[in-house]
Amino acid sequence: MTALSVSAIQVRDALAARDLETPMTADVVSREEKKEKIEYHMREILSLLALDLTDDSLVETPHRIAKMYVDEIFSGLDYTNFPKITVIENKMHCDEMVRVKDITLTSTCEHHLITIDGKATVAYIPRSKIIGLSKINRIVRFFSQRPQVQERLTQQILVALQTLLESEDVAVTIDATHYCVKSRGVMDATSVTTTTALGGIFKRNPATRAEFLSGIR
Ligand SMILES: Nc1nc2c(ncn2[C@@H]2O[C@H](COP(=O)(O)OP(=O)(O)OP(=O)(O)O)[C@@H](O)[C@H]2O)c(=O)[nH]1
Ligand SMILES: [Zn+2]
Repeated sequence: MTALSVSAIQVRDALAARDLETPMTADVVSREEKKEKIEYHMREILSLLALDLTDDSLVETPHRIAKMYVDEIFSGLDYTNFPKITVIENKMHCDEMVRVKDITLTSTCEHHLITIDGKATVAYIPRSKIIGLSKINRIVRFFSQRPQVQERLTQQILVALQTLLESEDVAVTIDATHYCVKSRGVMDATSVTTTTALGGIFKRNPATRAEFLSGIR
């Protein structure tokens, strides 16, 4: 087992304290064992759908799906994959908003296990700490790589950044298309869902909130 980083532990504990952690049971199965078992069960599922798994195009599909779940689209369930975070002292005394717009966001709906495709915008007001810009994208990506509901994803990104920056002054908004709405069920191809999570001054001050949301949509 790889040891968790200090950042990963801080973020995990902060989410648990706010009841924002993804519902999970104790993770006792190794990565390799997970892949083997998922591959076995995917073979069962695809066989029940009467797919011929001896066909050369399908033969590797159970193995591909197992690898994709554990190493890619659900890798954010494992805090050993939490990104390395670089936070520096705000020696330049920057006190105006830092906003990263249009962060690519691809997640998976936890109700149907199909794609959520969207964009996130994240901002914070630097206080004592400044975070490496790419780390914001990496945090969005980490929590996106879980089965999700958009509301929880938005809150998890907010609390992770608040914890790492040691400041409440963080804001997150996500616009996303849910393929469970688009490609099945109600089959709505045009609706987009917006969720927003605001902390500290973004919640208290309408002008700060307006500056954050300006020009995003
Ligand atoms: N609040 C929220 N709901 C979501 C999200 N992703 C999917 N859902 C909804 O979860 C609900 C699950 O409803 P159910 O009635 O149990 O499932 P269903 O029979 O497949 O529903 P339909 O999608 O309406 O066909 C649906 O309304 C989905 O649109 C999300 O991120 N947030
Ligand atoms: Zn869904």
